[in-house]
Amino acid sequence: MAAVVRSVLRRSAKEKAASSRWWIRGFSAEAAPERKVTILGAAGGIGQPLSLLMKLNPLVSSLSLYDIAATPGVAADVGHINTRSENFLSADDFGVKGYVGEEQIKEALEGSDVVIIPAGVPRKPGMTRDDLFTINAGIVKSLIEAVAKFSPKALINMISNPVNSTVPIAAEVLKSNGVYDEKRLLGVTTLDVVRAKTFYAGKANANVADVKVPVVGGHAGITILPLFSQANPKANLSHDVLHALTKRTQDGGTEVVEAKAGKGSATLSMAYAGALFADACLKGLNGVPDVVECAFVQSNITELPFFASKVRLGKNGIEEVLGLGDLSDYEQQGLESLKSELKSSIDKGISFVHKA
Ligand SMILES: NC(=O)c1ccc[n+]([C@@H]2O[C@H](COP(=O)([O-])OP(=O)(O)OC[C@H]3O[C@@H](n4cnc5c(N)ncnc54)[C@H](O)[C@@H]3O)[C@@H](O)[C@H]2O)c1
Ligand SMILES: O=C(O)C[C@H](O)C(=O)O
Repeated sequence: MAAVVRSVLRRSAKEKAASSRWWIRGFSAEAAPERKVTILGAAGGIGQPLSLLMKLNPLVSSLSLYDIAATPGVAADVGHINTRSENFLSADDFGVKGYVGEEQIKEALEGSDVVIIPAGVPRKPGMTRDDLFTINAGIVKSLIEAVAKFSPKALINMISNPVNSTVPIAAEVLKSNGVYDEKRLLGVTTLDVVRAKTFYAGKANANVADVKVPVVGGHAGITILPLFSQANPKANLSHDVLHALTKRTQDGGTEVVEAKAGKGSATLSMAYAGALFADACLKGLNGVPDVVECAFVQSNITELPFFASKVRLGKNGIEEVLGLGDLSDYEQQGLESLKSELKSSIDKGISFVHKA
């Protein structure tokens, strides 16, 4: 058993190094700057595997795990893993510390370079992401108030749904606190990209590790717009196949919610996607060149104030929001159709902060 685990770890490390996506390019972990990553909602379905994956990332020197319950256990568990952060902290916390409840959020957040937020309720079958707004909007608002006070310079990776509204909520709360920097607020849409790559690789008969597919728009239903016309490697797929791939990417979250039958939504694939995205943010902060990922950010590439597209990440967060490139007629139609839904989700987030 141990030999199998070792061989899986060896293989995945090789693959990661080969694709340059995970481990840092250009310098070793020992030479990497100290970086504190904080996870708000760390004891949840996403939070726990995400905590594990961030503990495995050599770019992380200190991992802060915050939730309203259960984080001491998660921190004690993850803290015994002998990866990098042990080198940088005391013999008591091994680089990982759990914080519970509002009275500990200050300490949890102070000095954070990246704050990842998967706090909030997940969907059950029959619900839309917007149905989560009533509960999650308030959770996100209060957590961002704390970020604004205690780690205003951190890069925020927003996972909590509905992302199309929680990112605008976060922006308004940061503005009200006088600390908004649009370069530092990013809605995590990486799972849409992960799905688009996986589904495309199956149809295009391509090695999934080599596939690239941008996904733009937002993170709910038709607002998720995969641009298969820009996929690499190229494949000659029929309109029907491209339509089916688009639908499957848009409905990927619902596919998992239904399969889990009341036990939540995507957690493991989301933890993977969240870890990839946070790794890209850390690489950008550390000055690694040409780190480009899709994310839902403040944008002027369409008439909408927030939009997901490729962004270049750097030492200050978002260095550049990249344009959409050439779209097929089908994608152009998809773009026009998503705008009104995305606009109303954005507006709903903004007005929530000003009404509250
Ligand atoms: N962006 C994406 O692609 C994506 C993908 C999957 C899930 N999600 C969203 O992520 C969120 C979390 O999903 P999950 O499956 O981990 O849910 P979960 O219920 O398993 O975990 C949520 C965690 O948040 C914690 N929490 C609640 N209120 C909190 C607060 N005020 N402060 C700190 N922590 C708090 C809970 O205690 C719990 O541990 C959901 O909103 C879900 O829809 C987003
Ligand atoms: O679908 C959900 O509710 C969770 C998440 O947004 C996903 O895409 O899996």
